[in-house]
Amino acid sequence: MTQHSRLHGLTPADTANILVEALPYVKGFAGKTIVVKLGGNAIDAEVDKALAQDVLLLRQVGVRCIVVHGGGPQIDETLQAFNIERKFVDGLRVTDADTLQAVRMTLVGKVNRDLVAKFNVEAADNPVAVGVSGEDGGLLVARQVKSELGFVGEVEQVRASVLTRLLDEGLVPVVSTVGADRSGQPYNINADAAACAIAAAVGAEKIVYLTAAPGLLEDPSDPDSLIPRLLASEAEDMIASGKIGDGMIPKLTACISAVLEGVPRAHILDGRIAHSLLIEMLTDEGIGTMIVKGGSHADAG
Ligand SMILES: Nc1ncnc2c1ncn2[C@@H]1O[C@H](COP(=O)(O)OP(=O)(O)O)[C@@H](O)[C@H]1O
Ligand SMILES: CC(=O)N[C@@H](CCC(=O)OP(=O)(O)O)C(=O)O
Repeated sequence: MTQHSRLHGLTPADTANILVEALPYVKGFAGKTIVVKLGGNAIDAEVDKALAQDVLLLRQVGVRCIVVHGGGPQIDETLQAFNIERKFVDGLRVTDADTLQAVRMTLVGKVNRDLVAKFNVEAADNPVAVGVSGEDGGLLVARQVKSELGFVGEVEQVRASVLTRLLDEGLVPVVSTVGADRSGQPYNINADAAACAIAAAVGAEKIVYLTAAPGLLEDPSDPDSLIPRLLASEAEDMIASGKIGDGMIPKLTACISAVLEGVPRAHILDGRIAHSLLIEMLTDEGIGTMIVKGGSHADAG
């Protein structure tokens, strides 16, 4: 049985057990910050609810959680509705002025709102999730990547205090990754890269990418070819080998940057599995793929 199938089909009792079992493990993260990036392909009503429960449990034991979300497929739907052509180069969406408006409308106006609403339903009478766009409080200062991509930005600066002030108040920031340059021009920033920049800027203990794959696969067509642990240098070699396809390139690149910029561990987990965040944190062997900066694989555990 694969790791993936073994974890499917959790009953409410399983969920309760996971939450209880997780407590002693996650207490070790009290006072520390973790960044969780939810990919657009992993967004789904049932797993969003489980993610909200996980994040709220972590918050309750003092873990400072920042959620960063994507929304690639959701942007595609908006573009289709407006008859705007969709084009990607190296995993990045070519973003003209009309596409930029569709991106902003979808990420900030829809995906972010829906997630905040779901988190706050789970939080019941203590609704702690707060939506933040990269434009709010000047959180993500962006600059153009290259003119051929149009309004695609990279992060020039993260104003981390926008997030740390919210965390200090016990709130859970839910970030959409539209930033702006100093003239106020908005930019579409890849959510994997933005999450990495945020994790480095806030000094996160961990960054966790929740996506629609079991983790990093040696062979993208074989779900049993999961690579459990990887050094940043090995991840660089994998990208250079050309084995990594589509959306996984920005994700793996972001994991490498995060660990090189001081985040101790980066994880790629299956966001389609309910509670994968807590399951990773409560098992010694972990699930998905963990990327660390260096040393030996034995150190990486
Ligand atoms: N080596 C690989 N291992 C795992 N997934 C891969 C690999 N190469 C390509 N992929 C594809 O990349 C996808 C993740 O990219 P994407 O869908 O853009 O993620 P997200 O929406 O989470 O940002 C996976 O679902 C998978 O189809
Ligand atoms: C520049 C760029 O490509 N931006 C992404 C932003 C959303 C994103 O990254 O969403 P996922 O995490 O679901 O892939 C886009 O337009 O699709």
